[in-house]
Amino acid sequence: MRIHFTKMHGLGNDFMVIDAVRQDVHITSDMVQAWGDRHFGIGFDQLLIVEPPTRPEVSFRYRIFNADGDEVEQCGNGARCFAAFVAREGLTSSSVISVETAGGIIELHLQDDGMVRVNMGVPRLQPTDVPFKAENFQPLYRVTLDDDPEHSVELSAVSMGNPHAVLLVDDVDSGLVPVLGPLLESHEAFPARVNVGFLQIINRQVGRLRVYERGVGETLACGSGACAAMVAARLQNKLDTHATLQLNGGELTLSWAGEGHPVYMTGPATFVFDGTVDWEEGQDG
Ligand SMILES: N[C@@H](CCC[C@H](N)C(=O)O)C(=O)O
Repeated sequence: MRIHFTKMHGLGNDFMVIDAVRQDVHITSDMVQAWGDRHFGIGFDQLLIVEPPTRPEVSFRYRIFNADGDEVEQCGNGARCFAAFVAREGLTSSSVISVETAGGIIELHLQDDGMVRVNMGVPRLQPTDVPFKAENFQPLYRVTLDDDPEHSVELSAVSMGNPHAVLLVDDVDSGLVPVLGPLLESHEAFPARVNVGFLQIINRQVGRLRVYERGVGETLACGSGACAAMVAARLQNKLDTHATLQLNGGELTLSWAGEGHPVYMTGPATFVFDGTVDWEEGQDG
C-alpha cells in the first residue's frame, strides 16, 4: 500500500497528516509506531487521519494517534493543522469547519491572517469525565506520589475531550517537567493516563506552559493542554478571560468565559513537506 501524507506542525507539535477521504487507508498501531519513530521513520508526535464524517451535522471526522500507537480523543494543535490541510487540499471551500473527534465536535475558523481559531468545546470538570479518581469536583486536588503521603502535589484535573492534569509552578524550567511528567502520566489516579501541564503565571494575561504529553513525552506545544491550563488557572482566579500562553514552540491565545462556556484557542498551522510512504501487509516496522 502506498500512502500520500503531509508533514505539518502547530508550534513545533508535529504531525503526519493522511487524507483518508480520497485514499483507502487502514491504520494499525504498528504503522503509527513505525512511522512515528524519529530515527527509523518519518517522525511525529501525532498521526492525524482526515476521514469523511459519520454524522450529518459535520463536514469531516478527524482521528488522532499518539506516537506510541494509541488512538486518543483530542488534539488542539492538530485541529488547526487539520483545518489548514482540508482548505489547502480543496476538500472544503468554507472558512468555518465543523469536525467530529473522539472527544466531541469542535468548530474551526480559518482567519484572514492565516491563523486558525478553534472552539475547543466546553471543558468537563467532573472527575468521572476526566477520568480522575476523586469523589467530587474541586478546582485543586492533592495527589500522593509513590504512595508516600510526604510526597504529594496539587493539581487540577480537566477534560478537553482528552485528560489533563495541570500544576501551577513557580518556574517551569526548574527541572520538574521530566521528573513529575512521567510519574503523573501513569499515576493510578488517572485510569486512562493523562497529559501533564506545568503552568507558570507571569501576570494575569500571560503564562508560560510546558506539557508532558500522554503517549509522547514533552512536546514543544500542546493545544488541548493550553486550553486545560487556561481553565485550571481561571478556576483559581490566576488569569483573565483572555490570555496568552507561551510554550517552548511559540504562543497561543486563549479565552474562556467560565464554567459552561467553550474554550477558544487561536494559533498557527504550518506545512512542512508532502511525501509518500509504502506499507506491506505483515510489515512490523
Ligand atoms: N498535542 C495535542 C494533544 C495530543 C493528544 C494527547 N497526547 C493525548 O494523549 O491526549 C494537542 O495539541 O492538544
